[in-house]
Amino acid sequence: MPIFETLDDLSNSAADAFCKLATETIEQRGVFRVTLSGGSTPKRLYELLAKKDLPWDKIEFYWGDERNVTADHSDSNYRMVREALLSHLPQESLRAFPVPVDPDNPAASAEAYEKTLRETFAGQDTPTWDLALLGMGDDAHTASLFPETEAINETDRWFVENWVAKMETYRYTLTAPAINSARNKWFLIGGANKRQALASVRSQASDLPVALFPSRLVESPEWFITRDAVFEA
Ligand SMILES: O=C1O[C@H](COP(=O)(O)O)[C@@H](O)[C@H](O)[C@H]1O
Repeated sequence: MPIFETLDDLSNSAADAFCKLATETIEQRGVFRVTLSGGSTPKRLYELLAKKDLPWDKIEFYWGDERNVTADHSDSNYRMVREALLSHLPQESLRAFPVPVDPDNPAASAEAYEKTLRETFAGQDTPTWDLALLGMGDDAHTASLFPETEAINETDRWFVENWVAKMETYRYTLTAPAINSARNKWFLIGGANKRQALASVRSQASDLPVALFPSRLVESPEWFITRDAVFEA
């Protein structure tokens, strides 16, 4: 488990690893399909990727989770990725597939995205992402699979709306089977506010409600972690 001094170090390492994996995958399969995480942690990675020379017309971007807001809203995960990365890439070759959020109709929004994913991975039981980028909240949620919500038990659907009672809002999220099918699953975790949840996940021996989460849901993850998320200063 690589541990980095700063989020910038973590992001640089993840950017280099992303370029290597994308280049190798495109050589082998002609396309690189990545599902993105939102929130604050991956923003620096996306900014660094924007400066890389990659065959962007062969890289497809999808969203692993989204908030129930329109694309111009400051909470939108799509907006964050667009500002950090997509707006800096050649627009004519962009292959980005954001969640089509209608805040008044979460069920239809999730179904529409599920349809997009089923068309992309036609004939497959699960979506074989080349890379699933993931984060973790201080309550140990990953994507928008929050502890004690319905979506964490979903086994048939790939992408669902998920009512998060403590936030009184819907979120949209890939389900556990649709994350586990990824060939590579990278968790990017930074900040002292994640320390307790990360310790719980790593020890798998805590009685915290977040114990074993997200390791209960995500098989064979690779971790990119900052020092302050592990050790006290
Ligand atoms: O709400 C979300 O939270 C997690 C963690 O975000 P961070 O701001 O603590 O980095 C993120 O992975 C997820 O995609 C996002 O929607």
